[in-house]
Amino acid sequence: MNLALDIAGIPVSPDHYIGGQRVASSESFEIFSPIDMKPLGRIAQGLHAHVDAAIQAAQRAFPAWAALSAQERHTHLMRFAAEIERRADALCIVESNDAGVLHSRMRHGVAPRAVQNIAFFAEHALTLQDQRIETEQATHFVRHDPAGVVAIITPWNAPLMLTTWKLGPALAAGNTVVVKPPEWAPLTCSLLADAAHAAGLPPGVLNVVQGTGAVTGQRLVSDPRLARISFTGSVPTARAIAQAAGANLVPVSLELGGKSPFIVLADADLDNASRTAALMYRNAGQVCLAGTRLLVHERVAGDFTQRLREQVQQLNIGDPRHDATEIGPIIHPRQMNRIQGFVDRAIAAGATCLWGGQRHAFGPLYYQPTLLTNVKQDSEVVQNEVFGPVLTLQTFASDDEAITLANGTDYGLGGICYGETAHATAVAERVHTGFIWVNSFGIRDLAAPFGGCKRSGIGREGGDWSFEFFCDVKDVVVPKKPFRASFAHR
Ligand SMILES: NC(=O)c1ccc[n+]([C@@H]2O[C@H](COP(=O)([O-])OP(=O)(O)OC[C@H]3O[C@@H](n4cnc5c(N)ncnc54)[C@H](O)[C@@H]3O)[C@@H](O)[C@H]2O)c1
Ligand SMILES: O=C/C=C/C=C(\O)C(=O)O
Repeated sequence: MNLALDIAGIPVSPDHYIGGQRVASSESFEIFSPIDMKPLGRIAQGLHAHVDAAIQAAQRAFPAWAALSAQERHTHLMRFAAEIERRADALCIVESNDAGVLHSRMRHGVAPRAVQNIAFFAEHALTLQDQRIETEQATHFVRHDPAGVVAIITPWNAPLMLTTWKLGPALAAGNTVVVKPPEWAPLTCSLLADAAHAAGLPPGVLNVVQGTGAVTGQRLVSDPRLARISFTGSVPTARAIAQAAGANLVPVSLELGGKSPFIVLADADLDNASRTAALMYRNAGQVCLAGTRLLVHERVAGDFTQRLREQVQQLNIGDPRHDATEIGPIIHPRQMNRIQGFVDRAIAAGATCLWGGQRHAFGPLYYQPTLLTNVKQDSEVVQNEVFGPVLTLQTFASDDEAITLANGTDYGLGGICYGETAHATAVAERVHTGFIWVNSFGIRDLAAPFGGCKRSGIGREGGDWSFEFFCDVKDVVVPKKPFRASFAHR
């Protein structure tokens, strides 16, 4: 066991958590805070033996956990949720330091959501009991059986939120889990292991194996003992995971990137639309569901752009630990170079940069909110996810044209449509994405489906959809009249 890292006075274990115990590794990697690039410490690298031990621990824990009733697992998971809530302050401070997420957003949005992610699915699992289909011939008792050992792999932009969003239904369904946290922001997943331990979850029910994607992640998803793989992250990684899973025919759920359209119709309330558009710079644009392609009716484009400029000028960029800050850092120098590369190439290809386009003076990992116009639909910056504070703006002259532009990328995660409500709703219905907000943004309900079309993913999470994935759904058929075997009919 290694000494805990000290993150602003909060101890965080850098080790794995396997079978209810902390396990060190002979190899480690360094992490730093995107706030100021100061080192935070070294994290265990998950080697073959650690992945193997975690899967074995999860396999050993599975029969007893699966045999509990949904009500008994509910009791365990509500304790787990309570331990997460008890650690909310620590989780907020640690994720803010580790991933650069605004502390205020952690406090008001993410931490309560993490608790809710566990509690909601523990509750929802209770409603899955006793589903049945009655016919004249038989009763079909529909069971949601646990699938087995589940791998959960999450990205760095929202590690606490996205890990709990998968852990809740995976555990409530009766599976045991191996989590592989994101290597650029692994610390809150380590605190989740502490919470599980304090809540008395049986050893092996939740395991955390730290490590890089290429080594630990690849090893984990290649293991034929897995019953499910739930992944949120980028398209290239999803392809590697789907290939490894395909070799073993392990079902995968993939929540991937986006290039969501933000449509502003001529009859939109431009004040509201531009306020919401400024929100697309939140988390320095490192948000999968952000509407990064502004598609604005040509009649209102000038007015809208002027209002958005005023919004953007007021944004407070700086230290994410301070309450007044609205935009924090980019996660890593590599991500920073990627963003700058997209912007430079777009400008070289003829785009006009209306604002931003370069680093922000606050520090090495801060980037100015940026807007690019005169971009072609087939250009790199319109077709690819930047995952930084970079929006493009295109204009259209008709609803049909707006929809052609909106649907004209390989992504299909989300969308936003501003306009007179009936008009905006009609346009929204024609956009090919997994979800779309009309005159709003980010309204979520955990019972609603969440996920992407086209290259934005496979499957849906939320409510029943999470359980469809994490369960082996089984039909137990009991006839109502004595059954007489006959070759003449089935
Ligand atoms: N749709 C959603 O719900 C959603 C939410 C948040 C982020 N995202 C997407 O995530 C991406 C940004 O996150 P990222 O850069 O961390 O993504 P990423 O794909 O690089 O990494 C995600 C996770 O996969 C792991 N990984 C990498 N290679 C692996 C491999 N070969 N085998 C197994 N695991 C491997 C990483 O270690 C990390 O934990 C963006 O594309 C963003 O849109 C999607
Ligand atoms: O950046 C990604 C955010 C994903 C959000 C969700 O998965 C959610 O709100 O459930």
